[in-house]
Amino acid sequence: MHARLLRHFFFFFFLRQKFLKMSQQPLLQLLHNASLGSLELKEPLNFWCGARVQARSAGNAEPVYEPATGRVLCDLPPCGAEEVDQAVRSAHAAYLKWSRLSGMERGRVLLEAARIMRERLVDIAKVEVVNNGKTLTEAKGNIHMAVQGIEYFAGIAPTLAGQHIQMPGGCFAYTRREPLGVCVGIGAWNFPLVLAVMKSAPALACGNAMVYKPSPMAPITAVILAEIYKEAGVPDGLFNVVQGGAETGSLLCHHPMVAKVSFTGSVPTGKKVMEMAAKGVKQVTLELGGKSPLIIFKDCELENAVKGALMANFLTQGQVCCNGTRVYVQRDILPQFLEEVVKRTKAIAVGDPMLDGTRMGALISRPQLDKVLGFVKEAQKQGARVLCGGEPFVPSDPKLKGGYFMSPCVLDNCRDDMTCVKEEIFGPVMSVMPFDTEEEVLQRANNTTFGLASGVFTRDVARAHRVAENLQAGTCFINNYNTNSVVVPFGGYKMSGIGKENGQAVIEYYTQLKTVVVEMGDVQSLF
Ligand SMILES: NC(=O)c1ccc[n+]([C@@H]2O[C@H](COP(=O)([O-])OP(=O)(O)OC[C@H]3O[C@@H](n4cnc5c(N)ncnc54)[C@H](O)[C@@H]3O)[C@@H](O)[C@H]2O)c1
Ligand SMILES: CCCCC=O
Repeated sequence: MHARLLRHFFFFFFLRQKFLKMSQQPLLQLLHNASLGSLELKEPLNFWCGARVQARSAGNAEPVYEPATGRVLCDLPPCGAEEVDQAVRSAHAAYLKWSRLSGMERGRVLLEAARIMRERLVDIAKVEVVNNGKTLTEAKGNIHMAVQGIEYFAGIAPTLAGQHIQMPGGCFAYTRREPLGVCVGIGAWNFPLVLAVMKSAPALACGNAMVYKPSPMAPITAVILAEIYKEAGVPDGLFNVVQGGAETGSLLCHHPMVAKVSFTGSVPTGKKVMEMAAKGVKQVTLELGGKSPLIIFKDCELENAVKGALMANFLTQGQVCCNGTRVYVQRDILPQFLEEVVKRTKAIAVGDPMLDGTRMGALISRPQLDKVLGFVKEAQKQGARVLCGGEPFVPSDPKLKGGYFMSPCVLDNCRDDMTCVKEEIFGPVMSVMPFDTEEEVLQRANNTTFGLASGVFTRDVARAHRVAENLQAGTCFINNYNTNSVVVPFGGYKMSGIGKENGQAVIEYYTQLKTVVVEMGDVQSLF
């Protein structure tokens, strides 16, 4: 009897050890070699105090879908007030340690994180494909960009410095660039890992801690990032992930220990975030939507302009904030432009995003697909002509039959007052319009409440810079499009946002400047 009990004890002890080991395994190891139609997610996707944490209640859990198959990947319970508080407090404790390190020490840890991420680039990219639906080719590029972002800000960390300012009588002042404290990052679903890195890498480089809330539609890779930071040596709690939607986001924005909110998403949500942050006088960065103009003059290199228009509209199934979706083409070259752009759009290989040859994967969700197809229908009703695409697409592979695919669409006969030209569609739909003069097209291009990006194709150097100067947008691409880089500031004008991400400019948004004034003589008192 005694021996049997012992055997039982050892058996259960062994099982328990095995289970504990499993739950401590890095998420990426569990997802190693992720493939479409098979990935199962049982591990918790929250992360604070240096570990993955199960949400307290499974109530209100929302399904997370695999866009290429329509399969449910997992149910995601949102974090409530208690969990948000735990994550913020864990971030604050880590911030107190991390902010005391020198920039060089912080940079070294970030470089190690970049090294680890590069080593696992393909595996992470596959997870991004499973969760987002974009092609593996693009996802690999995205993860490469994330690696570069961490490297770039690792390099910036030791360079953070203040100023020495001379004052009368040998007195002087100096400024110190200090971190803000606990920063909240709230992300959209179109570039899940890139957005988490674009916010966390500069925040951490500047000595802050971060609580990040990914979009509930693409929640996985942020946790992988958290595990990489931990493995690289950041203190437990420095980078945390809380899952959930609007309610969880709003709890984060209202938390009294949060110093700043960096938000990426739509204009309506951005306004709400700004209002919530205002209540606590918290700083905000808002990276919002756009409806960017791309202006193609008749003196352009036509083949480049066509390729540029495709790059401006069809990456990530058209779900890119800075896309140049209002394509203005000078009337004289409109027929040649349309012929070439339609030929190349029809040739875009839509389908299995994991295959090397695929150039367009699945949209993020069924409602998003329906919304985009609805925009095409509405455009037709308003007089636009569909030159190609704009239809649901069903791949031949039975595994992908439930996926959210559509054929990329080019619309001709568009006018500035049409819905497809005024509103952000966030799908693979290009609206093309003719123009005659530079003055006219600038006026039309700027006639929008958005101001995220813009582009111009011309061989005339003076015109290119004149147009760039006169376009009311945070970025202007000359003779290319969507050539964003981590070393270049990015952010919107007008309702497309406040603040910058990437480049050195972002330092301004994750630090505060303290002025120290030093008297070298006696106090001259008036009293
Ligand atoms: N400018 C940029 O850098 C950039 C980059 C990517 C996407 N975007 C924009 O994002 C939009 C698409 O993303 P989306 O559909 O996820 O946007 P969204 O505004 O619906 O959601 C963005 C994030 O905000 C959260 N959220 C929703 N309601 C909230 C609330 N009340 N309080 C706090 N958080 C809340 C969501 O859960 C999500 O994490 C597009 O408009 C696109 O242009 C902008
Ligand atoms: C990667 C930069 C963000 C692009 C917008 O969707």
